[in-house]
Amino acid sequence: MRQDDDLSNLEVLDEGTIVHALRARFQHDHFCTYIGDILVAVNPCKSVPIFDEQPPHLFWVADAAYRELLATGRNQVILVSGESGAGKTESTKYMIRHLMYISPSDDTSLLDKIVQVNPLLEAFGNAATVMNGNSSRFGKFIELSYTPTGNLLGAKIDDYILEKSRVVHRSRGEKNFHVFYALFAGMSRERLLYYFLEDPECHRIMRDAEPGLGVFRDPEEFQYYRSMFHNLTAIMTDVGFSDEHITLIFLVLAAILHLANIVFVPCEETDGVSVVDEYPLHAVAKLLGVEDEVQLTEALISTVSRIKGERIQSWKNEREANDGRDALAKELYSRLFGWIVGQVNRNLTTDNVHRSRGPSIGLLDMSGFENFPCNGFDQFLINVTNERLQQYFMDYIFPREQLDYEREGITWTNIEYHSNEDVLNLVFQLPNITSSETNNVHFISDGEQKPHGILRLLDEESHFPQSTDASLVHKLKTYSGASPRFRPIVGDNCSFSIQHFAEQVTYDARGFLERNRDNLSVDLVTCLLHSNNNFIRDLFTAYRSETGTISEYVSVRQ
Ligand SMILES: Nc1ncnc2c1ncn2[C@@H]1O[C@H](COP(=O)(O)OP(=O)(O)OP(=O)(O)O)[C@@H](O)[C@H]1O
Repeated sequence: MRQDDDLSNLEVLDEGTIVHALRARFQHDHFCTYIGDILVAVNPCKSVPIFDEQPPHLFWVADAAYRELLATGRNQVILVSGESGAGKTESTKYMIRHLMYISPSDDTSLLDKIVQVNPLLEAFGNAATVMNGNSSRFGKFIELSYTPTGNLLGAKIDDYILEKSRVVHRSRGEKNFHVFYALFAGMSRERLLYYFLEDPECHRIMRDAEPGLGVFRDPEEFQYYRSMFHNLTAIMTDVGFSDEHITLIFLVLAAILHLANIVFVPCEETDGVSVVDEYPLHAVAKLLGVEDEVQLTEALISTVSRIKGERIQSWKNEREANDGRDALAKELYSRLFGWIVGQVNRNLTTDNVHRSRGPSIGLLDMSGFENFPCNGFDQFLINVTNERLQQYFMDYIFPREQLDYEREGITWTNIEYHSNEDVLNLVFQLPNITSSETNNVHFISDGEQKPHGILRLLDEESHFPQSTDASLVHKLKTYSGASPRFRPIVGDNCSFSIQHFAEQVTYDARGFLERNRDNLSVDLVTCLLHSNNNFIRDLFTAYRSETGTISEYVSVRQ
């Protein structure tokens, strides 16, 4: 190994020196570099002969994890972190391949199965963003299970924070999840008509946020999605999805496309709203197996409650009806995604995993830190998650390094590092509320129980029907303004910024309350629970893990 393969050999280890050294190595096609235990992999953005490369190497990380598992019998975790487009998912795939290659297993098809499910999950969980044409819009934790003696038994995937808002809304220059484009590019006209679909341009969630741009940017993009569709259907069959399941998956996607096309206009008669064009409504009812279309319409435009046994119907305004419709579209998509992950896991796991299970190796591929021209609720959640990972990283790495120095009798000076605890306090808990300005701020509880941290404040504000995104920001300013990590934006009462460990990010709070409430109306869910389609009913009654994966059904069928 060369001296510059490991940057911990450098005399000075600051940001400038590290960047300089990495750039110099990159220019000589050395894409991987160690910093002690950590491997820094710079995206080569071109095909490189990865299997010939000498260390430092991604395979070394995988090797080290496996060796440690054998030696200690303890669970190992590889954390893959970096900003969007850095190459996390590709690196994770390389490491999984290598782990499969070096671990003995009775199931020789497991490697094929794991490699095979990637394009399937990517079709439903990835999308083209301004940063990356194939950006993962969900976090993945892939766990490889071993016997106590190191034989590979199976794998399991957990998905985290799927960016379901993308189904109904996205920023300029970004696309919806791949599968919607694949569907239109690859399906025959007859099959599209079976789902009441024709032209992708007719669908709100397919049209580009940039006016004037077509759904497919050019014939090449169309071809890309066309082959994705054929590949996707072949994989679904290979991993054991029945023809009926495949039809049902596309049926849910078609229902989402039609649902998002339902338009509401003010209705003088009720002072609420009514549905303009009934065609998408008919299509949704038919596809989702809702026989009582009147009930579905009422659930979309009104809320029914019972007070002292009396049925009270209140009419939604346009914003509430739009939010309710979109909440259902997002829920359908996230439940479908959870179901697919569950099915994939079934295919990757054998009964042996439960019987002779020993330690495991987990690979966490989380969306990296994001700072776009416009940052919304999703960026906020992703960045907060990255703050947590950063905290873990610092809590783990620095004390460990210092312990190693002590053990080896090396004299060392205390390593000074910037803790991100104050950002985490700002988000999760703000111990001392110093601001005296509490006017116009709503609280559920008074006195001792003041809300703490942005997440708590957000939850509190979400409970008040009169609250707005501006009143949320006002509340944040009042209660978080004392934190040096929080900055209000002068002249914009709907934005705020946070000084994260990576950099300062300005968040546009428009949509925060709606996203946090994620108000899926009980009346709409009731319609689906009465669907004549078992699959739809099961999607809404199945047990979902905390991350959203549907691993087993609790059937409603008698
Ligand atoms: N080792 C590699 N060799 C060649 N190309 C690569 C490699 N790693 C990444 N790339 C290229 O960079 C693109 C982005 O990589 P990848 O999708 O892994 O990034 P990411 O960090 O997972 O991004 P996101 O957080 O947006 O999902 C890939 O689609 C691929 O074109």
